[in-house]
Amino acid sequence: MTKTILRALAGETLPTPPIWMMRQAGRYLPEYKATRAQAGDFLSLCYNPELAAEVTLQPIRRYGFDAAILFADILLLPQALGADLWFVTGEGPRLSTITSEEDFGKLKPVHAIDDTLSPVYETIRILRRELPEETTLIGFAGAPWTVATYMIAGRGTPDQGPAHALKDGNRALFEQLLGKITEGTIEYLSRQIEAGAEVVKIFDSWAGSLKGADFDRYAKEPARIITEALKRRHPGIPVIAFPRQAGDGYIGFHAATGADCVAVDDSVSPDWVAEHVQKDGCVQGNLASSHMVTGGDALVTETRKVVDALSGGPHIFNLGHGITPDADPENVQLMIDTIRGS
Ligand SMILES: Cc1c2[nH]c(c1CCC(=O)O)Cc1[nH]c(c(CCC(=O)O)c1C)Cc1[nH]c(c(CCC(=O)O)c1C)Cc1[nH]c(c(C)c1CCC(=O)O)C2
Repeated sequence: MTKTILRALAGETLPTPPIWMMRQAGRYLPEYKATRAQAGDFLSLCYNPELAAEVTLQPIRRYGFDAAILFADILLLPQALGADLWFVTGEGPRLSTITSEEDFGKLKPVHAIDDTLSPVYETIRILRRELPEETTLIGFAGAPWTVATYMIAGRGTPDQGPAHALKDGNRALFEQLLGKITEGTIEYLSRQIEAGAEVVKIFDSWAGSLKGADFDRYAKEPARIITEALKRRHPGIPVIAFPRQAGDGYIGFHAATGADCVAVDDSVSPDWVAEHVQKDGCVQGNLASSHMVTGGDALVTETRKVVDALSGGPHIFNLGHGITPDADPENVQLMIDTIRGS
């Protein structure tokens, strides 16, 4: 097994951590903006296998990252389940909302998702042909809670208020919705693996707003169910879980879910991660993405801090969250040079 990401996911401590970045294909790159303009809009780009593969490859060509992440979005699954989805420029996603049994009843059955999502599987097949042989292809989906927050509110929300309101006001409906997303996610990720994804990542961007027993039931438990089902169907498939802003909730997340790697955001220090999370397995993270905007000595110092703190165990270098559109592409190169020592 030569691919560095797969070695780290198998628990190997490498002299230099493999590197990739969340949102590495994105608006900070002029070549991304050009291809997106060619596609017309963001969703047309996601559903155009040739162009989606092209933007996935752009950061690999420019930087030689150790992994490519499929270009798609976590909100394609709700769309495939029958939600209306559109993006408002400068504001973000909008969806039809689910707040009643009637709304829920209008969703399509889980097996219908491939009608919408087959172009995504085609993107993966193209990428497996075109990626350099040392580059690992990561597929992904949103975690059920995070996807539910968008399906319930119809948009991104600062505190996930509408989703908490449904959870507390009609727990049966909330759990039915979460169950359906969980089932859909298993099918969606299985298809991605069959098409050629070598690793899958589950993005729980809003896990941090689940507290106490809710965190166990709606962040840990769905991640465990998805991981177990995928590993049963696809023995050995590595899973990365990202319960963003989980804080103390990161402790024990490997064991509770069966994930091979826990990705951490930058609200926790790398020293804390080494002591409390990496002792259980591979970790991924966690340089603050703001350094990709500000650069300079601070970028170099903080990058070294992350590398050094996590050098005693399996580690995949990443940012704590996605790179932002105002990032300077040269700062990304500086980060990589700092890690690889060139
Ligand atoms: C919550 C969430 C979404 N999408 C995603 C998450 C979870 C991770 C996270 O917390 O960031 C995940 C995602 N979105 C995208 C990817 C592709 C792979 C990658 O490069 O990481 C991945 C893994 C492309 C994208 N998804 C989106 C863009 C920007 C679209 C554009 O080109 O205008 C990209 C490159 C749009 C998107 N998609 C979503 C939002 C809230 C937005 C608008 C915010 C924004 O504009 O940055 C939903």
